[in-house]
Amino acid sequence: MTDAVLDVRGLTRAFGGLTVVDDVSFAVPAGRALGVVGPNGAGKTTLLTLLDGGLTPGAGRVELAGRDVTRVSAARRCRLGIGRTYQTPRPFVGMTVFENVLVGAVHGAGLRTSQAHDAAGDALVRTGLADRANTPAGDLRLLDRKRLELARALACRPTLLLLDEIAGGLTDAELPELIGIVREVRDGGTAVIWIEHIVHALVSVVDEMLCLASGAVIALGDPADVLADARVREVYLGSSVEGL
Ligand SMILES: Nc1ncnc2c1ncn2[C@@H]1O[C@H](COP(=O)(O)OP(=O)(O)OP(=O)(O)O)[C@@H](O)[C@H]1O
Repeated sequence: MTDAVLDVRGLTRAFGGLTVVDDVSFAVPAGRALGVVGPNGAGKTTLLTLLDGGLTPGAGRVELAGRDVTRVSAARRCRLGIGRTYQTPRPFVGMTVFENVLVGAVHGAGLRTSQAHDAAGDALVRTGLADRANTPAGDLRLLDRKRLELARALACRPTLLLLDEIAGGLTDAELPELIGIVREVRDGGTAVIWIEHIVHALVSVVDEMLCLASGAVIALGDPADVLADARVREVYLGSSVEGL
């Protein structure tokens, strides 16, 4: 047991004969952000899904604030403080922004009505969406859809926030706004794990970086050191990763 918000030891998962997450270990303390990089198919999203409880590992252990949650369901992990955004946000397009976030607070975090309203309102303010609260989610432009995805996760009042390519598709002009929100969440004491292909966005926020290749950790530590690592550069050869 450690004082980390998240402590992962030896996490392993195979699909059929293919091991897609292979003996992965790391820890993230409160108020720190870990960036996760790696080529397509490296196992990044699968790793996140092992952390949020959507998948169970074949081996290894996941501890949240010192508690073993390896076999705990996704719904329960959400109530214990794990919030997540998805690569492809699927908001309820016919519902307003506020209603979408409220659903996260009620069904995700299991908050009662008045608490859920407070949490949803707070999440909209933190993500800069308060003035769009009554807009149908289907009318939002991409940056606001990303904000909504973050707000939905924040309404669960997470101690651990998992971000799956939240910056994908944004313009260079839009990125700083999203980065600023993530930085404030981290500075507010939440542990953050952020998978992102736009490496310069990651580097501006994260305290540590982890590179996965074929499911295994090939580098972990200071972001500049990880990006300079010969093995990391080798797995990215020929790919078009922004900022590497
Ligand atoms: N449910 C599944 N069943 C079988 N194979 C799967 C399943 N989910 C993922 N995989 C395989 O596991 C490997 C890792 O996939 P994963 O989506 O975790 O990679 P990734 O690093 O997130 O990739 P990307 O950067 O393209 O999103 C891939 O080979 C993928 O095809």
